[in-house]
Amino acid sequence: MSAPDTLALVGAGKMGSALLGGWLAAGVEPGRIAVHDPAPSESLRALAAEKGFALNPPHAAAEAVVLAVKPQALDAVAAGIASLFGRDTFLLSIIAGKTVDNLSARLPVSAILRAMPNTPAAVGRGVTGVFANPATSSDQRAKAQFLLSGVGGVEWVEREALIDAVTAISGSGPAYVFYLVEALAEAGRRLGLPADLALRLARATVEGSGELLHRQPEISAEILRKNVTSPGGTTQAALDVLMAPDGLAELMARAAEAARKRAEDLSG
Ligand SMILES: NC(=O)c1ccc[n+]([C@@H]2O[C@H](COP(=O)([O-])OP(=O)(O)OC[C@H]3O[C@@H](n4cnc5c(N)ncnc54)[C@H](OP(=O)(O)O)[C@@H]3O)[C@@H](O)[C@H]2O)c1
Ligand code: PRO
Repeated sequence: MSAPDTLALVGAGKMGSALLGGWLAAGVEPGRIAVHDPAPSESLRALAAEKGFALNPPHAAAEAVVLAVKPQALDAVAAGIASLFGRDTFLLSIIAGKTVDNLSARLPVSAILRAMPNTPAAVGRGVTGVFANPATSSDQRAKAQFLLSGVGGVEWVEREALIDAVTAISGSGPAYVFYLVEALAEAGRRLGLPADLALRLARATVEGSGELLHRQPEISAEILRKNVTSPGGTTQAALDVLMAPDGLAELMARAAEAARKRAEDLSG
């Protein structure tokens, strides 16, 4: 697996910057990278000066263009970046909802991959779902795999529509986990714990549970759950509520469907 010869990143916000950090950590030669962002942050300017990648250079065709702008900005951005595309350029878009058809209608490119990373990418612990359209070559797919694996695991899907499902599960998923911390802390507060203690307990519980999952990949979440649950004990009493027919599984399914539907609505 190798990096594209030349690489243009369009949009260096939260997710674009995380990807950029992954490429640099993976040893991509900074001279191959051009970053385009109209209002680069101070930290991005400092990183460019330190590492030596180009920040807002004149446009030149690149082997790979990575598009990491907001869906609502696509029309405005697309109008200004046609000159980044040459005859053999491939596009890797991480924009939620925007389909291959949306992208190819706006940009002079036919080889297109849609990827959906998530924010743990910032610490190299993300997971990305990716779809490649039939116009991509195996070499382009291998290069996309290289670019995405700099920030964590990579999972390929065969149908484009599944990217919206990936968005609903792992793309948006970190927010659900962070909200779990908030909700658990609030429950602790209602049980009489001081608010700051409740937050520390909830946060450490989610951190530690995630670490158990991470360090023991051979043990399922179900077994880890059962290890906490003494028959007739306190955890079982709580799980009877969470696992009721109208409990967390049903609520999570409704939440994920709302996210999937929103991704669908963002297309066009
Ligand atoms: N955040 C996530 O968890 C996540 C996960 C997976 C995928 N995504 C997708 O990733 C994309 C970016 O999300 P984000 O959270 O990284 O948003 P973000 O932090 O707002 O980053 C977008 C960046 O694009 C810049 N930009 C605006 N117009 C531009 C232009 N004409 N040329 C180049 N750059 C331009 C923005 O600059 P200004 O701020 O100055 O406008 C900003 O720095 C979205 O499409 C989202 O669906 C996000
Ligand atoms: N953040 C983006 C959104 O909320 C896409 C997945 C995570 O739309």
